[in-house]
Amino acid sequence: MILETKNLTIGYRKQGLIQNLNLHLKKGELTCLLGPNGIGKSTLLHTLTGVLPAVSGEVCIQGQTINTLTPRQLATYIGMVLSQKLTPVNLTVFEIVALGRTPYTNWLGHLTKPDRKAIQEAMELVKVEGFSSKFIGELSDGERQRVMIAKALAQDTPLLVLDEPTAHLDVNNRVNLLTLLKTLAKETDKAILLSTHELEMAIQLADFVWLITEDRNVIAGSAEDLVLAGMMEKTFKGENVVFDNQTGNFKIKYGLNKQVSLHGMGTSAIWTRKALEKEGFEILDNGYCDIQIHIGQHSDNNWLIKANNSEVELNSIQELKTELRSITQHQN
Ligand SMILES: Nc1ncnc2c1ncn2[C@@H]1O[C@H](COP(=O)(O)OP(=O)(O)OP(=O)(O)O)[C@@H](O)[C@H]1O
Repeated sequence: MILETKNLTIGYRKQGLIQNLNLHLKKGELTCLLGPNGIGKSTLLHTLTGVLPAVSGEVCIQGQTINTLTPRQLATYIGMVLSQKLTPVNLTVFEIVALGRTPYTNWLGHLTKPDRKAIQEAMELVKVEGFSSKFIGELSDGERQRVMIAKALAQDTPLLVLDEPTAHLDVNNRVNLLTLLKTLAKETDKAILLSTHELEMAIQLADFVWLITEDRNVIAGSAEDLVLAGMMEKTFKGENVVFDNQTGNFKIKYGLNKQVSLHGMGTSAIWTRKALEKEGFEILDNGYCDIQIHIGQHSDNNWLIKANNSEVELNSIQELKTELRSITQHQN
């Protein structure tokens, strides 16, 4: 066990925000902390890393209570990557990553051979060694985020904590970063804890999940168990969006006020269904409605509408939508 909390209550100015937490993190595992905006994710991460004092209870890292450790000692246990872009722009990638060695260097910051080796290895692990002499201000958000992770890796700690590391990244970089962190947890045997709003990706990648629910409880378990228990659906229920327990994706709630029946299978049927729901149609899979849509009569990109005793053949979803609008206008 790398980290353990004992009856931990977190909050501000002695006011409990989340009470009595008994959580743990294991080595080699990527744990994702999930929860709606403003629920207490950053507060929890800051308390676990000693940035914020606990209201009550304890945080133990490898059996040591964190408030018995000096900041320098604590820095040998926990590496933290914060979400804010506070990095000074006039330092090079190497200099930033070297800051990770601060807990081990003397007061002059002299880098020994093992320090240089740790810096090089950390840069290689996240693939930033190619631009080690570039200024941090010259990098993209994705590259800068990898450098900050290299700095935390150079710190050589059993625990790595990251607050929303995927914020500001495009979908490719988000997936790459989360995959990298999962691989790092396995390869370096660290415990990695990160907060994220990337629910769908977290479900696919996390070894373990901590979910802060709306009533401010933390439920810990495997992502799949939390989905099956309906906790994701309940926690992330919005006025216009719903978490789909079957697919693990969010679905926009459309006002469905008309009906069609859909006949056909395959990818065309899936995307036809999405387009129809967006148009406000409830889709009946079985049985026949006044408006019927048959897919792939002559090819995959072919739709046949049967309505009002007539048939119209169409060659794209756009054409299908236009035809349906005209039919339903006449019906109203
Ligand atoms: N320094 C502070 N003093 C007092 N209350 C605070 C402070 N920082 C945050 N809070 C409050 O604590 C609650 C939890 O905030 P926190 O930032 O931990 O949420 P979060 O889950 O990380 O949110 P988000 O997903 O929006 O980043 C919020 O109600 C917030 O207003």
